[in-house]
Amino acid sequence: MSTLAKSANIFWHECPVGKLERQKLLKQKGCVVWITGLSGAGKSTLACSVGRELHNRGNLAYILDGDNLRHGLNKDLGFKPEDRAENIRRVGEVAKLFAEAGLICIACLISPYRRDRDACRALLPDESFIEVFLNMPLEVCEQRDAKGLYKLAREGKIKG
Ligand SMILES: Nc1ncnc2c1ncn2[C@@H]1O[C@H](COP(=O)(O)OS(=O)(=O)O)[C@@H](OP(=O)(O)O)[C@H]1O
Ligand SMILES: Nc1ncnc2c1ncn2[C@@H]1O[C@H](COP(=O)(O)OP(=O)(O)O)[C@@H](O)[C@H]1O
Repeated sequence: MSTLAKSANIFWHECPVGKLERQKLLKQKGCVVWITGLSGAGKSTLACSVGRELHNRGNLAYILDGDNLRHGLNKDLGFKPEDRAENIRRVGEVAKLFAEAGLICIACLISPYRRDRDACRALLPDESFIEVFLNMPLEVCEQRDAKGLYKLAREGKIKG
């Protein structure tokens, strides 16, 4: 899928309330915490724990979970490398919007390719993108196999 811009004659419209004012209102700085790791590594679990803790502390956070987004925004995408790249590109753009809105955005996606994650990081100031690699061994993830995906993959029933 091409990510080249196809629109011409478009202009940026600056709005009167900016990021700094929103940060002041919310008493926090918007940022993106990007959790990457294998299926079953514990990304969603970690995102939910951190999200709950932030909420309890009075911080506004929102989770962008790869699994959930594939029910809507990304329902047209599969798991070929180019589909994963587009999936991650879209989520990176949404995460950037959330961060600019002043939220602590926790994105949890497999996001296996460094270049795709780097492209998301490049959308934000350096200190506003925090990447967390949930380094769980494949054997542990496969043993958990909470969704039965590893079994299906071993049987050749799913690809990618
Ligand atoms: N190859 C393949 N076939 C079928 N299903 C798969 C496949 N790969 C991933 N999944 C499931 O999709 C969930 C979301 O994946 P992601 O969007 O995070 O993947 S990616 O970032 O685009 O690589 C992912 O969620 P998690 O298990 O929470 O990681 C899986 O449930
Ligand atoms: N720290 C942990 N220790 C043991 N099991 C865990 C841990 N974190 C998650 N799990 C379990 O592993 C499975 C996969 O977790 P999940 O958060 O859905 O992973 P992912 O989002 O990376 O696919 C779930 O059954 C979950 O309860």
